[in-house]
Amino acid sequence: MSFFERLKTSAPAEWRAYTEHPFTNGLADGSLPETAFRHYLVQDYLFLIEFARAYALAVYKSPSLADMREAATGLSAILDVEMNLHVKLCGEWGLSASDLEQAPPAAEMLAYTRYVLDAGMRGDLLALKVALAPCVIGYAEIATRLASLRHADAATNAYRVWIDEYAGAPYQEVAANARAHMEQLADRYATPAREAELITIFKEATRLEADFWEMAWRAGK
Ligand SMILES: Cc1ncc(CN)c(N)n1
Repeated sequence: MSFFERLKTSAPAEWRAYTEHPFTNGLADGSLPETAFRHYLVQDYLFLIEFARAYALAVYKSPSLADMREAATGLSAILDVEMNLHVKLCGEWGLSASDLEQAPPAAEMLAYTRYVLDAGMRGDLLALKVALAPCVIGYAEIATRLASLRHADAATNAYRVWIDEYAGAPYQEVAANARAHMEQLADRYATPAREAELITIFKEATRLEADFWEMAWRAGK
């Protein structure tokens, strides 16, 4: 079993609560209230700014030049690609990039990003990549599932653009590379003695991902 599969099978309830959260199903069938999606996107923009810092930390924590390049590619995927989706979608509601940057941060966004940054500051590159895994690899898995659901109204679903972005080849490639790199790091640095510590980090980050959906889901009620 791969390292990532071992992480997932050590946190089945957390992984399910995250990847099958009602928010995701609301995206798939278009039933998600717009207020929930809007709250999510604004907080996610702030989240991505903090995650860009986490990738910059990964550059600093990189033992080799190849690790550094991989982290720099992840950083660029956030700053140069993923954030543009948020700016585009929020622009349709009249929100500018600077409006997004100035939005008050939600406790769930702060808790999650601080947890990941702290795991990376205290630990090595592998610990940081494990903390980042639910984010980057999880969204690829979620979007692939949502895209395969093929609801009858797929063509008119306002959230189709979000699903297509994360189910599309460029994001799937980013996630596949992140996964392959984490497997490589695990071969180099994961020992049986460390496995429990790494599983704890993965579980906690996954739980914080589910809390992030829940925060936005509540905003739609
Ligand atoms: C909260 C969250 N988790 C994951 C992703 C995908 N990079 C995201 N944009 N936002």
